[in-house]
Amino acid sequence: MMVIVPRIAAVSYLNTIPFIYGIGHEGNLRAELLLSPPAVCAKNFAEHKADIALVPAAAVPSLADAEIVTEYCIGAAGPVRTVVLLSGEPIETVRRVFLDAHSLTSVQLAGYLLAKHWKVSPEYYTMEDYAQLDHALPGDAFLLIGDKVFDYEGRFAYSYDLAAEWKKATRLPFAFAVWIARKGVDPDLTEGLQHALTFGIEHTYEAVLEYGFDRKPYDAYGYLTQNIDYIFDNQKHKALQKFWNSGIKVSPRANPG
Ligand SMILES: C=C(O[C@@H]1C=C(C(=O)O)C=C[C@H]1O)C(=O)O
Repeated sequence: MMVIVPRIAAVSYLNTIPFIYGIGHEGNLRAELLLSPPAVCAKNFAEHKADIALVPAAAVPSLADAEIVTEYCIGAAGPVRTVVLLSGEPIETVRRVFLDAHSLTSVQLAGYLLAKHWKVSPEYYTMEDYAQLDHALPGDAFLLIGDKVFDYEGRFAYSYDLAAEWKKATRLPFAFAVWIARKGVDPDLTEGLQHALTFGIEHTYEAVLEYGFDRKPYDAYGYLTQNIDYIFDNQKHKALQKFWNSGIKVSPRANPG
């Protein structure tokens, strides 16, 4: 008998380790995992390399054959710590913003907050090479996401946490990434995923140990349990509706170098 192994795409950041742990340890779900930065997860789903994926929330409206599944997400109800705008000066005086090429959601969230909350209209550029952060000119700011943010904490005079700023602006929590499945996927599979994710979140500490994050200079367990909020509740759904409906679309230019 031929067994079809489902392929699941997920983000390769510290904040997904409870999910990865659950998928690896919860008995029933045998799946092949494709781990990559967020923007590549959306691409893997769009190109049919996976039928289930954890994708940036900003990509969901453009994925026609996708539906949101499971009660989980990568979200935050206060400061998220790993999605920040860094600058040597206050954000109101920024003229160029360099955007982490790994991100889809945070790029649009930065665009939303700069336009609506801070009411500035800087020029936007993509940032593929993080060496750019060492060559800031006056008026420059950088959007950085994921674990690498820990290495830059305290290195810029100004750091704006985008989940905290979104909350200030809207009174709502936020969801950066959500689980989607291609319409028509076997419901046993999405149910199995839901169980695996629950198991993983209940074993966050074991996940930290298994993947060696207890040996990092930062408190990985504190970050996963206090900054990240995995529950995709009504408030986060409402936040995404507002975010999707805002009509703001940042199209960064190539980096001028
Ligand atoms: C909170 C985070 O959210 C990530 C940010 C994303 C984006 O900007 O497109 C996508 C997935 C999330 O995993 C993070 O990883 O730091």
